[in-house]
Amino acid sequence: MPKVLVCDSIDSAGIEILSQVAQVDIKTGLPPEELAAIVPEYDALMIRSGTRVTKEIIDAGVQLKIIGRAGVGVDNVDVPAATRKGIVVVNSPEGNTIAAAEHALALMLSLARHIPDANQSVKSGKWERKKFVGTEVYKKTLGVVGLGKIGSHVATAAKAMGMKLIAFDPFISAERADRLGCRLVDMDVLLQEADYITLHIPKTPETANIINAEALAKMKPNARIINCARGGIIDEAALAEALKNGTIGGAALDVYDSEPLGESPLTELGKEAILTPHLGASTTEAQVNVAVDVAEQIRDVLLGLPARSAVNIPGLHPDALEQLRPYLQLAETLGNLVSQLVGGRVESLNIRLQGELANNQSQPIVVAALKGLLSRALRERVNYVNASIEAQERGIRVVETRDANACDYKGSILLQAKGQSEEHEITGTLLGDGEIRITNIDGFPINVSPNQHMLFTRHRDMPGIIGKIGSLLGSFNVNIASMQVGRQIVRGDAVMVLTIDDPLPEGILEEIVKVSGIRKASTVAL
Ligand SMILES: NC(=O)c1ccc[n+]([C@@H]2O[C@H](COP(=O)([O-])OP(=O)(O)OC[C@H]3O[C@@H](n4cnc5c(N)ncnc54)[C@H](O)[C@@H]3O)[C@@H](O)[C@H]2O)c1
Ligand SMILES: O=C(O)CC[C@@H](O)C(=O)O
Repeated sequence: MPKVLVCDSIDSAGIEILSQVAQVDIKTGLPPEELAAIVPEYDALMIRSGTRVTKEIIDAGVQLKIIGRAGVGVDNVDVPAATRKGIVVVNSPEGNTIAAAEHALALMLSLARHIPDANQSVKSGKWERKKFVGTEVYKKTLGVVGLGKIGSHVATAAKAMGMKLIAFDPFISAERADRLGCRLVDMDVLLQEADYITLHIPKTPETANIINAEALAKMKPNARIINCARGGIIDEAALAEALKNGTIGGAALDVYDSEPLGESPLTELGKEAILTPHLGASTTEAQVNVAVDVAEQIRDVLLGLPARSAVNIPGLHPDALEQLRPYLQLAETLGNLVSQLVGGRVESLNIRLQGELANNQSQPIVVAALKGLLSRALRERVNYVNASIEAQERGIRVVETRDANACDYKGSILLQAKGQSEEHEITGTLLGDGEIRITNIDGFPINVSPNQHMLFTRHRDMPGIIGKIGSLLGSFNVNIASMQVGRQIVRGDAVMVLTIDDPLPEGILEEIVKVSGIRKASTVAL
């Protein structure tokens, strides 16, 4: 049974899913050296924001197949190091969207109405109504930095509260901003015009310290800023200074450069600063969502299935993935078969998506075909994560083509592989029940269900040849499960595919090629 290590507190709904397929050990709050010491035993890690999965941990995790982040941000995982090792990294891109958006809104209203300090004051026996006079957010301008999933939800709710919306996000269209009732502006305009600024961007080299002393100086003196995204996108020292000297009116933070926050000039501030301990995703609903979402993906990967939200392999919407899943298996099988037909190193691979597949997202199918192609050489070392990198490093030229008019089947995949001395092509499709069929080999129509052990021949279409091969196999005690012949013209060339119950015994292939009329014979195993 595979083993999963859960390193942070995860909702029990996720643990139940994992327990169906794996031994689950829950060890939270492990120091890095202890995690590195036990990680070699595990096939999967499941984490939240509390655990850093560094290159050292990944290198030590010799059995790791998947790292699941129950949340959005994967900045606590060394994703490039995981990719190199063929480890899938998955997250839950939508499970805590609403929770994080609502926390940002709660912080904005808390700033406007001084809720935390007023609460503290009443609890200490005071009744300070004048001290906590607030301001309305109605008709104020909210500047949303990052109009993705969370930023959009915040914008929609703020619009309903009567706020004016401006947004900075260089990667979204003005039409999308328009639909949300936001005016897209550049960052300087947003800093100058907004009464409230809310940050909903990832931490990247471009966004690190995007709110620094210079940016704070451009804001209105009574403006307030909310960061419910990531620590490190606001320069904390500059912010503390700006709050102390009245450069801006207030700030509410949920995330910090270093967590837990510990000693910081921010903790010494008064009611102009509201601090929460990374609670954006901490709702019952969000924790169930992310735990189930990520546990299901870990389960799928441990069962050999693709993950729906892998950050280091082509992402697909779950519905699209469900529809494509059988075709991924088809592409992988064809890749494996064609590499065996070619024999040696494949120099180029042409992948043609035909029929209804021509209108589909091709990248996952290409990756699946490459995984199959490389699996003879790299075995289990190649997977959906590293197949493209491995193919690139081996200098395999990959070309994708599409033919929506190929209508023999609803959807089919043709692979053409060229090696140093051989070139082969193979086409396959799926039957109604999802069963794989090889429908063409090197231009010869055929109808074969791939089997663990197969014999392929190219021969002259002439009387007696099939009988001779059958007798030869019989004399070596090889049981034939099925036989298919494909030809283009009578008495021209033909291909034959035999599925057999066991691997071919040694020496028989040499005997087969001696049969008159046989041009080539090869064994293929899946
Ligand atoms: N506090 C929490 O507990 C909590 C919970 C969930 C998510 N988050 C964080 O919230 C952030 C947003 O999450 P999301 O799900 O909305 O992500 P998302 O990918 O849907 O949206 C991010 C948006 O930021 C934009 N963006 C990227 N770089 C930018 C830049 N340089 N300038 C302006 N815009 C830029 C993108 O175009 C995108 O629209 C992430 O950092 C995530 O980790 C925090
Ligand atoms: O694990 C958490 O609670 C925080 C999650 C949040 O920061 C995220 O990026 O999804």
